[in-house]
Amino acid sequence: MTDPAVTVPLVTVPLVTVRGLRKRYGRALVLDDLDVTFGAGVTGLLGRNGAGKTTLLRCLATTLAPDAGEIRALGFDPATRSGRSGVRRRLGYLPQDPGFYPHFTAFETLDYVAILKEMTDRRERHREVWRVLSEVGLDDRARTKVRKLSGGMRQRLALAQALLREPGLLVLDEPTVGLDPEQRLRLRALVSRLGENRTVLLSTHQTEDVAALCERVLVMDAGRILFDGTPAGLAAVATGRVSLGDDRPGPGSLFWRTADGRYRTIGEAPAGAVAADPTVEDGYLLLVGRTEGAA
Ligand SMILES: Nc1ncnc2c1ncn2[C@@H]1O[C@H](COP(=O)(O)OP(=O)(O)OP(=O)(O)O)[C@@H](O)[C@H]1O
Repeated sequence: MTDPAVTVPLVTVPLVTVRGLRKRYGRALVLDDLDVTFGAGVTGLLGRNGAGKTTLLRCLATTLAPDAGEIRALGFDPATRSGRSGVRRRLGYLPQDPGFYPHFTAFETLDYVAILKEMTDRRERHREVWRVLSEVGLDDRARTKVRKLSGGMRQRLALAQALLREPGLLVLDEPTVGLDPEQRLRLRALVSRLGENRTVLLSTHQTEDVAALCERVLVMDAGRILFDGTPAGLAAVATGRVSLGDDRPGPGSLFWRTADGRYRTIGEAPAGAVAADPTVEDGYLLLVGRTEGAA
């Protein structure tokens, strides 16, 4: 049988297509007729708490069934049993709460997931477990029990399990949470390399990670997509609306005192302030309307 994940040309064809995706929890509409496609590359999902990012990622990772709409991922339809299996075989998923067994070692944890991912050849499987341990810099903790790992190490273990079997689709829910600066940098390098020839979707609250890593960024709000473009395009939303000044701005605008003692304001510039270069974070804050009364 032909494997769609292998035969689809990576750059030109959307690898993941979402049409009219809708999800409710009780009365709350969490995904509101979402339409989006993803090709190869790294896409970042930004949005305030409760915007629907995890819900969208869970639908793509086949752990949650939408109420309406269609998904095609790597040529498979997760609404069908065989389609779900097809996606799961090619998916690397880092959920927000991976729920590891505390008494397993790091190695045993990955070996267990690799067995679930149908790696039946023991020698090949162990080689793959060592490979992903090394990718996330945990080789020296292979024999440490999960309960004895630090929070950041557990997060790296969670990432390692998502990397098993070189998935064609990587879905990472807040992958940089708890990582120290060195590990965050390492994750950026790893994820950007993976994104060269596969689809990587990651949700985050770290706008610097989006600016550094993602070629595309989606901003979600109340189950809809508010923005779809490049990080530079998102920063450009704030062009002319970020300023630096010596005087403390009045109430009602978002500002903070910078290291050099000046005031950086997002929104209407106070008198005497000069324009500053906007960042992805500025654009995001303006877009989701979080620039008033916060200071
Ligand atoms: N299992 C559930 N049952 C009921 N409501 C839920 C459930 N899971 C999520 N929700 C609600 O759905 C909405 C979207 O949640 P979701 O986790 O997708 O947001 P998010 O954008 O990932 O937020 P965060 O940045 O906090 O992780 C929230 O209002 C949340 O309370």
